[in-house]
Amino acid sequence: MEPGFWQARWETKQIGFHEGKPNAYLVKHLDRLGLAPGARIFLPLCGKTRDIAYLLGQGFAVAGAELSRIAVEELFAELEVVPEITAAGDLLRFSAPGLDIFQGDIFALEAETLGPVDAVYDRAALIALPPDMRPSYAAHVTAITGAVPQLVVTIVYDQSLVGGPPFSVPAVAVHALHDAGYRVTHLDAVTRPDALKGQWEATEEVHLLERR
Ligand SMILES: C[S@@+](CC[C@H](N)C(=O)[O-])C[C@H]1O[C@@H](n2cnc3c(N)ncnc32)[C@H](O)[C@@H]1O
Repeated sequence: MEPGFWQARWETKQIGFHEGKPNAYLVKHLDRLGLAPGARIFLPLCGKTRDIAYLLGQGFAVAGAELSRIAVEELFAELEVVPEITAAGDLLRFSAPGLDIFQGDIFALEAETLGPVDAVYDRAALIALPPDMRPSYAAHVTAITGAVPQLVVTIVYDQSLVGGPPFSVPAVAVHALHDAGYRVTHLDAVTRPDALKGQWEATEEVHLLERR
């Protein structure tokens, strides 16, 4: 999607993707990442997800990348934390103890700026992107994180019924993106009649990616 699409979503508060509570699959499967206490987890396309508060509460450090300054400012406001804001390459870094959010285009975020991370948690990030953007997104996230383990939450539905985002990303597409670099393990699949925008049947799937 064009950046303007997402900026408009945040400006007009069309953020139906925002859950307002920790994601159930993150809570259920976080331990599969095998992280040590204090590990640093990267959330690409993080929005203002409450998963960040959850991970901080579990004793992890968090890094995120988010295009919208509105989202980042709302994230910190809801955390009741005042960030320090500094330049970080072509992006801005909003920081607080244990937390760095890089505001800007994730494709402009470099590994040196991000710093070391121990895992990636992708919820509503890969599925936010149309098919033609996914290979470069997947390669970029792998490149800037050093192919650490990833927990990836996707949604699968009949794309002919309705357009994205979120886009349907079946397991075969996850394999096509990642088989060369990762062993892909399917952790979960839950089908609900209203899982897509409260109106359409869809299956939420969870994949664990571990470096080959
Ligand atoms: C579907 S939302 C998901 C947000 C979050 N992961 C969640 O679970 O609530 C996708 C987010 O990606 C952000 N985004 C889209 N393109 C981006 C880009 N190129 N760089 C950084 N963030 C981007 C949007 O502003 C939006 O907040």
